[in-house]
Amino acid sequence: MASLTEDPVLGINDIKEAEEETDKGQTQVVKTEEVAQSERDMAPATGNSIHRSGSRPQLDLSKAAIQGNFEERDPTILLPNQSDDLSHLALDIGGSLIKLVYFSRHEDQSIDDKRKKTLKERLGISNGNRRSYPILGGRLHFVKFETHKINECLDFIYSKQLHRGMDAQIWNPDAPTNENAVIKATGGGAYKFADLFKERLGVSLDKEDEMNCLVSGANFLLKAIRHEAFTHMEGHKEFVQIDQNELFPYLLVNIGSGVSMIKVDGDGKFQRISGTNVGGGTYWGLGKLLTKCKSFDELLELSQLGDNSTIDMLVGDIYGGMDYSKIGLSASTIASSFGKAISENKELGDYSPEDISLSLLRMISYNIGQISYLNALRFGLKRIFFGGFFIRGHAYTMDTISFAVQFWSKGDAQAMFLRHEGFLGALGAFMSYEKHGLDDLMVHHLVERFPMGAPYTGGKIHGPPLGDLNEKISWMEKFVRKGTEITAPVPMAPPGTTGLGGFEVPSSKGGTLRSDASALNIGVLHLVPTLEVFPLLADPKTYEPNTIDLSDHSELEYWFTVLSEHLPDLVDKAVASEGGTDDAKRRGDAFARAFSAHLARLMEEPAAYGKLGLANLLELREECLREFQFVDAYRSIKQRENEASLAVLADLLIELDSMTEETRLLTLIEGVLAANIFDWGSRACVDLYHKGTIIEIYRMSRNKMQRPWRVDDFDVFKERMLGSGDKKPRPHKRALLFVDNAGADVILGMLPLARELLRRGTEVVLVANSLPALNDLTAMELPEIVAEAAKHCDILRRAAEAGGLLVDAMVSTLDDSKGNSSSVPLMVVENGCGSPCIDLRQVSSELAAAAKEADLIILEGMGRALHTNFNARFKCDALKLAMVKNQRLAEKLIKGNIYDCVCRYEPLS
Ligand SMILES: CC(C)(COP(=O)(O)O)[C@@H](O)C(=O)NCCC(=O)O
Ligand SMILES: [Mn+2]
Repeated sequence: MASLTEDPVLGINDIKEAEEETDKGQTQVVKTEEVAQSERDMAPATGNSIHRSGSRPQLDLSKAAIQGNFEERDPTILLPNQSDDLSHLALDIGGSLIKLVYFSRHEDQSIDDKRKKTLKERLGISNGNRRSYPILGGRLHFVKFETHKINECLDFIYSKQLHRGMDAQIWNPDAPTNENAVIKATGGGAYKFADLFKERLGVSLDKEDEMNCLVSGANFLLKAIRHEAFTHMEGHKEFVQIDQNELFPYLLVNIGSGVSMIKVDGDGKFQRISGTNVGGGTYWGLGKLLTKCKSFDELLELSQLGDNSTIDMLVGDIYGGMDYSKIGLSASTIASSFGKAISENKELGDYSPEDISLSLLRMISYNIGQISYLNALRFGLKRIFFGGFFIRGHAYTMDTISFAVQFWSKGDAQAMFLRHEGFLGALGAFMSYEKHGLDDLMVHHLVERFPMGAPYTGGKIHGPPLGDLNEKISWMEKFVRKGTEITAPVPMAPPGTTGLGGFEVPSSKGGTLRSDASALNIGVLHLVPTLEVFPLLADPKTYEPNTIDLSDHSELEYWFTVLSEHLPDLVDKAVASEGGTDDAKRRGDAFARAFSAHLARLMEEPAAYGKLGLANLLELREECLREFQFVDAYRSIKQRENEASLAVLADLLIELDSMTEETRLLTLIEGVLAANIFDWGSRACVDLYHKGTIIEIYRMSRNKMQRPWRVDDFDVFKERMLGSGDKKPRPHKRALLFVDNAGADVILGMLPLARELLRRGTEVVLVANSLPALNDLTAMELPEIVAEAAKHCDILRRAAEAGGLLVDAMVSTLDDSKGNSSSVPLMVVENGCGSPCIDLRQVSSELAAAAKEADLIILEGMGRALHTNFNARFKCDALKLAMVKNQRLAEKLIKGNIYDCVCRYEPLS
């Protein structure tokens, strides 16, 4: 039977909305003078887009004008030249909740410098053969409101000027407000509130079919977002990565007030095959009558403390405590929901609200699970995805549905859930805008971030548009730490929020509900269509970047402690890097609280943000730093070490040149391993730095380089490089060198190795981070270092010139380099990351282009060669070089000790 309403569900009282926004200066219109002032005071966050340069974009107040009535207390100020971010918005207005999906765009601010131009020519990257993405670079945000607080939703849209960012205007910020602006919307409210939207915002709602939206939203999520779908059995959550090519057909069960069951055969190909009127509305409606609960979440919370056997008639009640094993029913199976109430001489008040709630929840969830399975069976569908706000990440609900599907299908069918479960319709409406290119995005184009959200509490919108730095800081300052326990940690959101920065602890009980409630954690999706899968991965489908899987609790606990202990030192460095001002201290403190809160959250539920590996934790730390506008915490350390290393480079090169080829190659590899000791992310190394100068430590480290190393494939590598006997092997055509730390690591380790490869006729591409992370060098910093090094070395100079790294020097040295124009080039490319590790499923297009001609890759450092990619296989020769600067990792990974070295060579063979 068709359900009576299809609204994606459910009223919740006291919803605390939180939404995140890291970018500042994005609004074209700001509401008050104070806001404008606070905008001026606050520099915007930079780092979340890899395209951003280290400098902070400023709010462009030129031609600012008051719009509307000058007499108004809080007149709107129009910033016509503020074009940093513009938006798209789509809505799903259900009976109980309004879901918003909106997009904020970033201008591509990458510096198209001469180096990049030359590089693009060299690598054959031209814009001509690339698809142009209208939404290139931006973020997709998910927010919701209670429907009865629609005015707050309208205020929110207005404060962010989301209604202005439609088609024509998205490209022309100077355009006046469009009289005919249209917002895509689905759900019953798109009809009901059309006039209100016109009246308040001057926009028309373009109504999109709800089923259509649900399906296209689900298809998009399942194809484009990593770790979107998961199973949930007996409290255990497991992410399922679904192959795009094997996605269809599936059954989509949307549990709203009522329930729809849709068979999905492809994009735009679907059929509503069934439904049930016993859905979320039934649970909430009956629950409200029977328990006097005031909100859906309260009802859910009650269920967690309930015992349904006091009210349900179980098989055991009928069979005198026995199983009915002949037909496979255990004594605890519910024979009849609420069945006990018939025979007992009790009134409603004699049953506890907790028991009633649980009994209801089980009744409805089982029923939905069972009907869904029967429909899947009708059409031979193996996968069932459940969505809609009924589920809202509630573990027990998911377990119950999974149990029903498992039970009735005898394990043949699988229930799966979606992290963005409540936003299917809104996303689908968003997808219905034509030509924004979103439908073409692939899983590697989307980077999901979980930064600290600016608060949006109590369903109320006050003051400035959300997301400014001050807001974030003052919220972090409200955190209270009791011993090691954080009592108001961020993403432990109250139920019914988007999970982004809901700061209140759930009103009752804490403990049990927390993990359920917070399961709605969804981040902001950063859309970076320039990201690509690294083309040299042997098998991208099975590639797993993380070596250390943190779903093992003891492992998570260990790394949690390591990162927590490192925090005070990191904060000191970060604050110092910003001049040690009071503002920097405040931000430093907020950063520490924010990161600790994330860690605490993850300790409680490691899968909260998707599958968790060590690389994710390390990246999260960098993201948090950027969130609080620490652009480069190790800037001065990097500078100091670069200078010290450049000062001794010439001597090192002379020493190397005096060696035989064979000794030189060994010394070079030793040099890389030894210099990898300069790692400010390792506790043990930082302790060492207090005991000597850079050069002393470097010498000591080199002197300790005794072979065999713990992993030692040097001889095989040497043979490939130098051959054996009379056999002189062909040099590699192009080598990609993934470089790591500033100072000795790159300058005394990797650069001399690069020079050797160049000398042998191999083109070298130095691959460095797009954004700073710890003391890692960035692609922006490298050309200057190469230029300095080139002063001491002709090979480097000619190669750097050929690679376009010495653009300015080229003119002055043109005469000297006559006849050397055929020199093999040395190039620098950014990798697309801002982390000490690298996930090769998401690299810059620059790197992907450079990789196409490469036949050797060298991954250097613990982050890139051990924490990630240790087990990665490539379509070319690969050399992994690192010093292990952590005892536990050394034991676990190589059965060795701290400071042991890894030289792993994996020829293509
Ligand atoms: C963050 C790092 C991966 C950086 O190492 P690198 O890639 O620079 O060699 C490493 O410093 C690390 O794992 N540190 C945490 C462990 C510790 O302090 O022992
Ligand atoms: Mn590093």
